[in-house]
Amino acid sequence: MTSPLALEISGLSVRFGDTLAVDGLDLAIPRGATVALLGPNGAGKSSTVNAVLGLIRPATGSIRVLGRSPAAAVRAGGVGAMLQHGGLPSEARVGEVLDLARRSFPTAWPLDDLVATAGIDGLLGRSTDALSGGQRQRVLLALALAGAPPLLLLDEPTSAMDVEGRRAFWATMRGLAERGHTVVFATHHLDEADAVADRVVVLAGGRLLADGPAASLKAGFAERTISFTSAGELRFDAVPGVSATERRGDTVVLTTADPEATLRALLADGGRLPDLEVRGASLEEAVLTLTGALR
Ligand SMILES: Nc1ncnc2c1ncn2[C@@H]1O[C@H](COP(=O)(O)OP(=O)(O)OP(=O)(O)O)[C@@H](O)[C@H]1O
Repeated sequence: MTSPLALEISGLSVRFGDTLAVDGLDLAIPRGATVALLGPNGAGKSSTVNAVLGLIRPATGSIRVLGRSPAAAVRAGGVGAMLQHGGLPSEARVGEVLDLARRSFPTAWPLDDLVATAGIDGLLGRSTDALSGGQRQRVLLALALAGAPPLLLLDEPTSAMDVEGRRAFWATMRGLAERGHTVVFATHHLDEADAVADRVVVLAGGRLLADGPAASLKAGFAERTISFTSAGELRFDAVPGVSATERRGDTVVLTTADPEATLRALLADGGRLPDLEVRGASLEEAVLTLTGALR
C-alpha cells in the first residue's frame, strides 16, 4: 500500500564528531502538506534535510520517505531538493543542464510548464556562470522539479531572492501544494513561513520545540502589542495590563496581557489614541520566545 505519509522520521539523531546536530527527532508529514522548518543557526534544519535525502547517515533512528528508504525514494525520482550549497555545473547553458536533469528521470516535468513554474523564462540560453543569485536559485528550483517529484525539500530557497522573486517563488510553491506536492522548506524568513506553511516545525539545538499550525503557536502568546502616537512625556507603566512600555520616536508601544482593560483605561475621560494599532504576537516573536532568544 502507498504510505499516506510523505515523510516519517522516528528517533533521528545526527552526529558530527562531538556535535549532536539532531537529537531524537520525531516527525510525520502527510502527503500534500506544506511544512516550514524553523530555528536559529545550527538548530539542525540542514542536517535533517540532508539525512532525509540520504546524504548523511543518521547515528540513530529511522527515516521513511514516501514509504521507502531515503536512497530508494531519491533513486525513484520521488524527491526533489534545493540545498543550501547546491551548485550548477560551470561553462554550460541553463537549457542543457535542465535537459540533462529531465532525461535522468522516469517522468520528466514538461519543459514549457517547468520553465513557467520555476520562472526561468528567457534564461535557457544563458551560461550558468552568468546568473544573478536569485536567477541561480530559480534554476536550482527548476532542477529540483525536473522529475516532477511528489516531495520537495528546500533549504533556505529564497535566501538570494529579491522581494518580487520571493513572492513569485511562494506563489509557485502554493500552486505545487495545490497540485498535491508535499513541500518541506527550511527558512529564516518567518513571515514567509507564516504566510505559506500550513504547519511549522521549530528546532533548536537539534531538538523539536514545537510542531503545529503557525496560528496555534502564536495563540500560545496571550500578550498583545498596542501602539499609538503620543508626543508627550506621559508614562504608561501603571496602566492596567501593561507589562512593558517602549517609545520609538513619537510612537508608544505597550505590551499588555489584558488589551481590553488597557484600552479602556487609555480611552477613559475622552483620551485619544492617534494611529492606534493592536496586534498579536508575530510568528517571529513566538519562535524567538520559544528558542529563548526573547525573555
Ligand atoms: N559537516 C559538518 N561537520 C561538522 N559539524 C557540522 C556539519 N554540518 C553541520 N554541523 C553542525 O551541526 C549543527 C547543526 O547544523 P545545521 O547546519 O544542521 O543547522 P541549521 O539549522 O541548518 O543552521 P543554519 O540556519 O545556520 O543553516 C551545527 O552545530 C553545525 O555546526
